[in-house]
Amino acid sequence: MDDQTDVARLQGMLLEQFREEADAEQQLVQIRTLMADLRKLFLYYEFGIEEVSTKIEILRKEFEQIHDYSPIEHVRGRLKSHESVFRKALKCGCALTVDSIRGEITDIAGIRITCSFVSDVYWMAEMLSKQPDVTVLQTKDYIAEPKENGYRSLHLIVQIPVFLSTHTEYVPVELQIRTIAMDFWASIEHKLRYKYDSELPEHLAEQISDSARVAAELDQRMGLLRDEVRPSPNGGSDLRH
Ligand SMILES: Nc1nc2c(ncn2[C@@H]2O[C@H](COP(=O)(O)OP(=O)(O)OP(=O)(O)O)[C@@H](O)[C@H]2O)c(=O)[nH]1
Ligand SMILES: Nc1ncnc2c1ncn2[C@@H]1O[C@H](COP(=O)(O)OP(=O)(O)OP(=O)(O)O)[C@@H](O)[C@H]1O
Repeated sequence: MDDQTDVARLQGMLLEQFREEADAEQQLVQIRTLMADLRKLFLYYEFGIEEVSTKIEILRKEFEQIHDYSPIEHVRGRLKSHESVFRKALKCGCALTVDSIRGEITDIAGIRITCSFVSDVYWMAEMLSKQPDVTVLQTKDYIAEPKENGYRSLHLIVQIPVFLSTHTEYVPVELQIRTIAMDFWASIEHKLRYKYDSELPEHLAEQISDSARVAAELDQRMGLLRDEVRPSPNGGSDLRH
């Protein structure tokens, strides 16, 4: 589907939603209200990203202090763009209302955590999941069961409370936790898919799927090396040597 078709469909959806408002002026007011409500909702999601990022930072610093190495290579939080939310709503047939969007699109707030080792990926997921104010709404383990194209990552949708002056908002945040090798692969695959508009030529699809196997093997080998220098039980780590 090209951009123009998308825009036309979006316009159609908005007009359909406000068809009761015969007056074009009134329709415009309704659309402006929807956009203002969405901006407010997005601010709550931004707070959600900040809260979970703080949790991740605390876990990282504490782990570093105990073991003298970081289980996290990098963290990237992102708020989905309005355009991307609308496109997704179009794709899943969800109505363009704040209630439907918040009910059906759970990746508006997202954080990607890149770890060195597969064991660190599961450690991060476990540490975050067991915090009392975190509710895990969904887990998709694409490491245990990779996607057909070879995509691997651990996905969690967690819900956290955001305490505001008048009420508490419960915000879903999509966590994508993966190793450097998984992230490298996903980044290249994403670029290729974008370039070929999701229709990868067969020889490239084969190569990307083969590269996924190599990346998985690299993770396995690195895991074995890590076991050689596993943090000692007294809390010190041999990785600093
Ligand atoms: N590069 C890459 N990223 C992927 C792939 N599959 C999933 N992702 C990422 O993970 C997100 C969520 O994917 P899923 O957990 O499969 O969720 P879904 O609801 O089935 O799929 P979406 O409609 O894409 O959100 C996507 O929006 C991408 O950011 C893949 O094959 N390649
Ligand atoms: N949970 C996440 N955390 C951090 N970055 C993310 C997350 N999900 C996607 N991204 C990145 O954010 C950018 C914008 O992604 P966007 O949300 O528009 O699309 P998408 O998640 O890839 O696809 P879709 O809308 O089909 O789910 C991309 O670079 C994507 O890799």
